[in-house]
This record gives sequence, C-alpha cells and structure tokens, in this order.
Amino acid sequence: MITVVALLCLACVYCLYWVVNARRMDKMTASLPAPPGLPIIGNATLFIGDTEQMLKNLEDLADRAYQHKGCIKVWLGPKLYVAIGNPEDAQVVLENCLDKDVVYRFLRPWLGHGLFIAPVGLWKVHRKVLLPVFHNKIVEEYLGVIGEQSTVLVERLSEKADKEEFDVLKYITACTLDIVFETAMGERMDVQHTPDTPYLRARHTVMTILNMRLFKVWLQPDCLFNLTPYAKQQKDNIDLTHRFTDEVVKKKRLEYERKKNGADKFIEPTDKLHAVLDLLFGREIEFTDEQLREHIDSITIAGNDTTALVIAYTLVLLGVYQDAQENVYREQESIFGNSMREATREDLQKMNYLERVIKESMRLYTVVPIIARNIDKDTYLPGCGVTIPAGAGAVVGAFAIHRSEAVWGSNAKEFDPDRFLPERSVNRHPAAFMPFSYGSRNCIGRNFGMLIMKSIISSVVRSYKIHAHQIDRLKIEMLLFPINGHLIKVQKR
Ligand code: HEM
Repeated sequence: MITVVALLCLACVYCLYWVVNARRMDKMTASLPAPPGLPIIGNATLFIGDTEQMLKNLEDLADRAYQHKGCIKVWLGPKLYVAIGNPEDAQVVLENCLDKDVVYRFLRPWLGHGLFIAPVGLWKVHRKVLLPVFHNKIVEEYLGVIGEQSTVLVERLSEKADKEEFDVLKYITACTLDIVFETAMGERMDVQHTPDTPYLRARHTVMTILNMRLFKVWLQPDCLFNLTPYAKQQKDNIDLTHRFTDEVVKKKRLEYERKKNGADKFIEPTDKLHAVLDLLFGREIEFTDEQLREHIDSITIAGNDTTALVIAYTLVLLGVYQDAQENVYREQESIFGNSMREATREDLQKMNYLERVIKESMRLYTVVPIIARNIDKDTYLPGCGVTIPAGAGAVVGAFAIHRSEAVWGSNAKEFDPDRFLPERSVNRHPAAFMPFSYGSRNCIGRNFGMLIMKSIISSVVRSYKIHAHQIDRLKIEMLLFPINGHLIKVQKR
C-alpha cells in the first residue's frame, strides 16, 4: 500500500514538474506561431499518414513559418520543437547546439556511439581524430576505386540502353556501396555483381524498420515497439551486420599488430589501399574494436544512400533539362575528348559546370531534408527574435530553406545551376545552402562525396544520353525519395 501511494505521489510530482516546465517553455516561445494541437499529444497528428502526406504537412508548416519570420513551434506530446526555416537561425543552432536530438536514439542499437550519433563530449574527441582521415589528400587516393566501380556501373547500365525507362537508383546504390565499403573497410564486396547477400539483406531490413519507426508515432516508445515482431527482427539483423563488421575489424587489428611488431617479416604490398579503417589504428586515441565497428558502420551508413540519391536525382534532372545535359557533356568532352578513361584529380577540378549542376540538384532535392538538434542551453535566435529554452528540440528545415523564395528569389523552385556561379553567390547567407549540414558537426565525408558524385556522373554522361520526366511526388523517410523512383531512359552515345 505504502509503495502504491509513494508511486502515485512520484507520478504527481513528475506531472506537476512537466506542466510547470511546459508552461515556462510555451511562455518563452509565446511569439512563435503554432498549429492547433490536441491535449496531451499536441501536434503529433502531423506525423500520422503516409510519408508523402508527412512531407506535405512539413511543407505546410514551413509556409506558416514564412509568414512569421521563418520559425514555428510544435508540441510532440510533452516535447517542444522549434522548426527553423531561415538561414540566420539555422546558423545559430547548427553552430551552437552540437548534440543530436533524441529522435536519433533509434539508431543507437545499430550505431552505438559512432560519430553520427555520438554524444557531444565523446563526439568532440573522436571527430578530431577522424577529421584528418577525410582530408582531400587521403580521399583522393580512393579515385582508383571510384573509377573502377564507375566503369562497372557503365557496363551494367548497358543492359538498359535504348530500352524503356527504369529506376536508376538501384544501379547507383550498388556502385556507391562498392566504393564506400572498399574505401571504408578495405573489403571488396562486389555488390554490383552480387547484390543479394545475407549482410546486405540484413542492412536493408534494419533500415526499413528504422524508417518506419521514425514516422509511426505509436512505434516510438520502446515499451510498445518491443511488443511488436519488428523488435526481434531488428535485433537479429543488427546482430548480423555487427558480426560482419566485427570480423573485418578483427582481421585489420591482426594485420596492424603484426605490422607494429614486425612479426612474420610482415611485408605490406606496395599497392595496398589504405582504407579509413586501416587509418584508425595507432592514432592519438587507441580505439577499441567496438568503437571501430561503430565508426565504420556509421560511415558506411551515412555515406552511401546519401551519395547514391544525389547522383540519381542529378541524372533525372539532366534527363529533364537537355540543355544542361548538353553543357555537362561539352565540358566532359573538353576534358576527356572521346576517352572513357577514369577521372583524375585534375580532371575533377575542371568540372565546374557539373559541380554547379550537382549543387543545384542538392538544393532542389535535399536528400537530408531535416536536421534535428537538442537544445542544451537557452539559445537566442536573432532571425525570429525568440530564445529557445534548454530541453526543447530544434528542427532545421534544410529542404524548406533550399526552396525558400525569401532566400533564393522568385524562381526558387526552378532548376538553374548558374545560381552557384561565384558572382551570383557572393551575397548569399553562408547557411542558405547546407546539403551537408553546417557548422562543426557538418558532414565529415562531404569532399569524398563530391569526388564520388562527379566521377560517376562524368562516366555515365560520357557513355549515355539521358531522358527523363520531371519528378512530381516526393516522400520523406530518413532521406528524401521520389514516390515513383528515379526513372530515366538511357541511350548509347
Ligand atoms: C552527397 C552525399 C552526402 C550528403 C548529402 C551528406 C549529408 C550529411 C549531413 C546533412 C550530415 C549531418 C546530419 C545531421 O547533423 O543530422 C552528415 C553527417 C555525416 N556524414 Fe555525410 N553526406 C554525404 C556523404 C557522406 C560520405 C561520402 C560520408 C563518408 C564516407 C559521410 C559520412 C558522414 C558522417 C560520418 C557524418 C556524421 C558527422 C558527425 O556527426 O560528425 N557522408 N552527412
């Protein structure tokens, strides 16, 4: 009896604390607009419906925010979120609030404390160690792998040449998986020829469950999720992917130890590729095998689908805008003539027009459409003139900012690669364009991603003429997808 009374008292104290705190937060952000909500669940109904509807809901929110200095607040149950649609406030949040929002906690069983979701204290120390590994000079050594896999892609696409339209994402994803696996782990997977392995199936299953959970509010509390069959399915498949990476880490650890001890007269082949994992041994921090697995899994997950999606959107856009495709092709011709050789660092540096096309593609189809951060201290947003209280979450709407007329002008929704000409970019706010996020917790692989994207698109455009129709409907999962896929037709040049 005493225990029951004590528990009831505790529950009442918690509710009281919550109500007082929620009132304080609501008052601090009183000048922000808010969509009408329901008692207890607040605006959680915004996340009911399919992923196409959810994107529409978010776009409606952005429109309302633009009528009020670019910010709006929503309550998701007991949690206050401020959604940000202007570059000034996005900059403040992304520079000052480095902790990821709790929504990313679903990734924890998979990625542990890997860089992508590491708590901020650990992240600061680990990011410093990982940063030099993604330096231009290092990632440029991976151009051989990128070139080789791009050639395989071009060969694989020949089965679709001069035929009906098809979804190109599947082909691109296999290619980027081969590149990212080999450069991150030093393991050749040959996904382009062997796309159906237990590891790849497990990875796909985990991604599907995570995506579903992210946008189905009733699956979010662990106590409910654990009652569903998805919980066991997720665990089994995560275990399988962990065992795979653990094996690779173990093998690399042995190689490292043998090299360090000079054992067995260890001779490294002169043409050995130094993958990211190889470069993480013997650093200022001695990472444990578990930490290495978490970092490598984070890198392969963060780096693959993002890069593949940008390439696929860009190919569709080139298929729609034939004049832009012609410009890209002419630029390639001026660099390579008729040659189908792999692109070198110097070649890539000359692809200025292609770079503008890729940027414009990332602007219109921002594959990471929202970035959510935890507000760990009261943070003043100068754009909307409000202080977000500690304990709230901030959602930076990169997709909305990239399509905002206030930022990009009245033709914001049109495809115009030349808006990225240096002379047209000088007066733009530094956080107006942030496909790789902004601030010190931005994408560590952005330069590497750019090398991959330019090389692959260069190979495809030199080999094929592309045709496509405008993408009409989009949906939001962890990333941004077209409902009907990335449909293109290719014709041999
Ligand atoms: C076009 C390609 C890419 C895009 C659009 C992209 C986008 C992003 C974005 C927006 C973030 C920040 C997410 C957030 O704060 O919630 C991020 C982080 C990250 N990305 Fe990328 N990315 C790309 C390619 C890559 C590549 C090629 C790699 C590595 C091979 C990579 C590895 C990472 C990692 C490890 C993080 C976490 C960084 C940290 O928290 O310190 N990304 N990426």
